[in-house]
Amino acid sequence: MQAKENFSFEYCRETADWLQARTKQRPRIAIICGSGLGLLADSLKNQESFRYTDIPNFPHSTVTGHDGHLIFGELQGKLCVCMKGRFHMYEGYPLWKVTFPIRVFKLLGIEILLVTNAAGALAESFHIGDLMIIRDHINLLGLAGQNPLLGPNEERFGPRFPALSDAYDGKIRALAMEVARDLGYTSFVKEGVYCMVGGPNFESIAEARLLHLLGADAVGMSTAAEVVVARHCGLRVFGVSLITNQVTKEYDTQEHIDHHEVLEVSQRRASTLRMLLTELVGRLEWNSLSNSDPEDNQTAYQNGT
Ligand SMILES: O=P(O)(O)O[C@@H]1C[C@H](O)[C@@H](CO)O1
Ligand code: HPA
Repeated sequence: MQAKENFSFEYCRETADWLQARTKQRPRIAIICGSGLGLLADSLKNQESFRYTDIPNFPHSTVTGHDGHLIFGELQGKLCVCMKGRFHMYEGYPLWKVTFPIRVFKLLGIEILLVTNAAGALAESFHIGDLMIIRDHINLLGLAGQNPLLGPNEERFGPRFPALSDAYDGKIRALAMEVARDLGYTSFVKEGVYCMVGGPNFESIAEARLLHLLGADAVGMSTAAEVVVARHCGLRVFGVSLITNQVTKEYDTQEHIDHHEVLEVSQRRASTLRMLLTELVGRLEWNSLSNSDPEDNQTAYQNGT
C-alpha cells in the first residue's frame, strides 16, 4: 500500500495556504480540464495563473494536452479555479497524489467540482464528438483495491465509509440538460456511465467487450478517483466526457486509436464543451441547489444535518 502521510490535512493545508497568500480570489467552483480541453481555462476573466511546478506539493503534468497551470478567474461573473491539466495513475503517481488537488480545493472553499475528460465510446448509440453527462461511474481500480482513500481516514475531510450512490449531482445534471436544450445541443448531449481504467494502454477487444457488458457507456483513464475524493469531502460533482473515439469491440478491424486522435477530436470539440460549461456555470445558483434534496445525503452528513 502507498505511504499516506503526505495526503494529510496539514500537507493539503500548506498548499492551500500558499495559494491563498498569492491570490485574493476565493472561488466556490473548481473545474478540471481533461485531455486537450484546456480552452475553458483560457476563457476565465481576471486570470491569476500558477504553474504546477511552482506550487508546493503539487504533482507535475507529464502528458501532452495537459498544460500544467492552476488558473483562478471569473466565468460568467462567478469565481472559479481551473486545473489546466490533470494527473493520471499511469504517469506513475499514486492515487492519493492524482487526487491531491481535490482536497486542496476543499480547503480553498470550493463547493462544486466540474470534471471533464476525453473518453472512448462503448455504447453503440454514442458518436465521436458527443458529450456524455456522467450519470454514474464504474471505478474499476477501486473495485480492484486501488482507491485514493486507502489508509488511515482523515476525519477532517470526511467519513471512513463514504456513500457514492449519489456521486454525480442530480440537480446539476438536470440543469446541464436544460442548458443543452437551450443551446440546441440535444442531438449530441447524452447521459451515461463512465468507467475508469488505469491505462496507459487502450483496451483490448476482450476488455472493451467486458466493460460494455458491465454497464459502461464510455471508458477513460481519469475522473472516478477524483470524484471519490471529492464526494468524501462533501463537494458536489458534475462530470462530462467528450467522446473522442469509438472503442473497437470487433476483431476484424484495422482501426487503432492513439492519443493524437484523442487530442485532435477534443481540441476540435473543445469550444462546444466550453459553451455548455460556461452556460452551466452562469446558471448555477446556490439557493436552487440547496440540500433539501434527499439524494444529497452525503453533503448533509458532512454538515452534520
Ligand atoms: O485526462 P483525460 O481523462 O481526459 O485523458 C484521456 C485518458 C488518457 O489520459 C488520454 C488517452 O488519450 O486521454
Ligand atoms: N480508452 C481509454 N481511455 C481513453 C479512450 C479510450 O478509448 N479515449 C480517450 N481516453
